[in-house]
Amino acid sequence: APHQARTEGTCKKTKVAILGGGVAGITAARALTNASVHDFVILEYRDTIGGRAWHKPFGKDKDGKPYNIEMGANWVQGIGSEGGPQNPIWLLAQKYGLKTEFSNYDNVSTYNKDGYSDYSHLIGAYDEAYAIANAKAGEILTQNLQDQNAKSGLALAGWTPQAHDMEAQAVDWWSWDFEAAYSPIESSFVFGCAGDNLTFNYFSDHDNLVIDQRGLNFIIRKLASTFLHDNDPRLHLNTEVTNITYSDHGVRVHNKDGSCVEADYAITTFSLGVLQRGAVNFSPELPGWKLEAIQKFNMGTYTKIFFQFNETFWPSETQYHLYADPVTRGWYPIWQSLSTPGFLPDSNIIFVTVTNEFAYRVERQTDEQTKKEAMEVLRKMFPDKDIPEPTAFTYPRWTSEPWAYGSYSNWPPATSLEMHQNLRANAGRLWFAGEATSPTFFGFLHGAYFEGLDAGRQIAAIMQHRCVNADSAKLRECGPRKHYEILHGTSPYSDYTMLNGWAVDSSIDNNPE
Ligand SMILES: Cc1cc2nc3c(=O)[nH]c(=O)nc-3n(C[C@H](O)[C@H](O)[C@H](O)COP(=O)(O)OP(=O)(O)OC[C@H]3O[C@@H](n4cnc5c(N)ncnc54)[C@H](O)[C@@H]3O)c2cc1C
Repeated sequence: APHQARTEGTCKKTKVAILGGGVAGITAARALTNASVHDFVILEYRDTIGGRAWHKPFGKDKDGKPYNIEMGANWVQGIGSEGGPQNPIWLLAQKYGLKTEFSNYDNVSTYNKDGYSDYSHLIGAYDEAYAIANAKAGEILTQNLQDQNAKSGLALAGWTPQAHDMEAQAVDWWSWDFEAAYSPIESSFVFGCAGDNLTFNYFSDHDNLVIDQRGLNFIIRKLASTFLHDNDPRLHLNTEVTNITYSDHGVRVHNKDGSCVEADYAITTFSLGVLQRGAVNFSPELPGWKLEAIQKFNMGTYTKIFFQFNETFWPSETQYHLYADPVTRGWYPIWQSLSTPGFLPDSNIIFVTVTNEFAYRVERQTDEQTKKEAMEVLRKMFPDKDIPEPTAFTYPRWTSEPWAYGSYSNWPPATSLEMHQNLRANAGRLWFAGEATSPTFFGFLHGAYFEGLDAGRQIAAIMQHRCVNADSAKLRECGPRKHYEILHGTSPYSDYTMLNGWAVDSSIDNNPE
């Protein structure tokens, strides 16, 4: 087209265009650098790298200085064990001295509308059923049987929270939704359990909460600084990609500011929310198998609502406070104290987490409306206290953030690995990476980390006419990714390979320093 011919001359030329500067974008660039491909650019919407690892100043400390709190990713999850595989995010956290504290999920108190009420035995009952369910999910996966939803998987294992048993519903929320952002009804049984296993059994069942005042994204900025120098011209901040033209020969990327980049390959790391929303235009339109995959998976919203008070009126030694609302499941259910030894002691900060429809609800409400509802809950939980109004209050609106459109992805019931592979596979020279493209670690920082790394090294290998891990029959990845024009109902166990992203093998070097 004449228009294209005209703009072509002005496009910046590069070998690889990395679209997005979150964890996946940075590890993709890192992998290219390690493979001696230095001719790349990173195009990032915001004025900083880090993506969904995003902190903001909030409230104030004794000296009047604001705290930094995490709007997005907060934990390093499944940190790893001595001698076993290590979560690469945890390795970065250690390397760069990120301040974190062990998150103790056993340190939870339970409440209902009348205040403290000990129904913690229900947590034990869930855990017992979960162990049984988990083994069953493994059988379904390896024997190529039909997936279910997590609710039915848990029910068959003995966990049957009744509709009006609100304490059991609160425990159900705490045990499933708090991680998945979706209810057990809305979640894949097999891949919900697999995801949980792969992070918490493969690495370890320890989560550390990041309380570092430089923000969690400090480690991502540090990682980037190992190959990007100050004012590196390859990093384009404040650059919103609006249009991606792709083929088997190359990719052209147009940005809102009128600039464009022409590359041999591109990697989009945009969130599933951005893709679902059609916020970026693709020409030609993405193929049917890709569009179907984009709409098949779910983008959840996980919202932390922060309060600072002039005192810590809740038991400060307790990390988690679980509330069972008498009417509505998911109603301001989990309160997490930061004003606790090891975290931000004496900060008088506590936050409550809501997900999906409750997150959408608070996004539509004014801050004042939300504050009022949440304060009513606090007053029910602590009826003997005279609870003051908060001195600071804030929450993000993730579903409305034009660079994220949600928090993180989840697999719906009746999903197969092949369906997911279509989310992950390249379309011509356009590749896809990020949290959502990880079949093993979706929803996590380390999922994004591995996916960026993998796309970067696969592209470098293709450009250099070689295979990734050429010497290993098990880990070898040659050429572009596989997609499935026609999906089988379920995925045979032989699909669970490196090339389909099932990257869990203790022989993988998680941290190619
Ligand atoms: C509220 C919340 C809580 C979470 N909690 C945890 C947790 O405790 N532990 C954990 O491990 N994970 C957690 N996660 C998930 C974790 O944050 C993500 O998995 C990870 O940050 C995703 O990285 P990414 O590189 O795939 O995507 P992103 O970080 O979204 O990076 C994509 C980048 O693309 C940019 N972009 C988008 N659109 C455009 C455009 N049009 N043009 C140019 N650039 C664009 C974005 O600005 C962004 O920087 C949480 C996420 C949220 C939101």
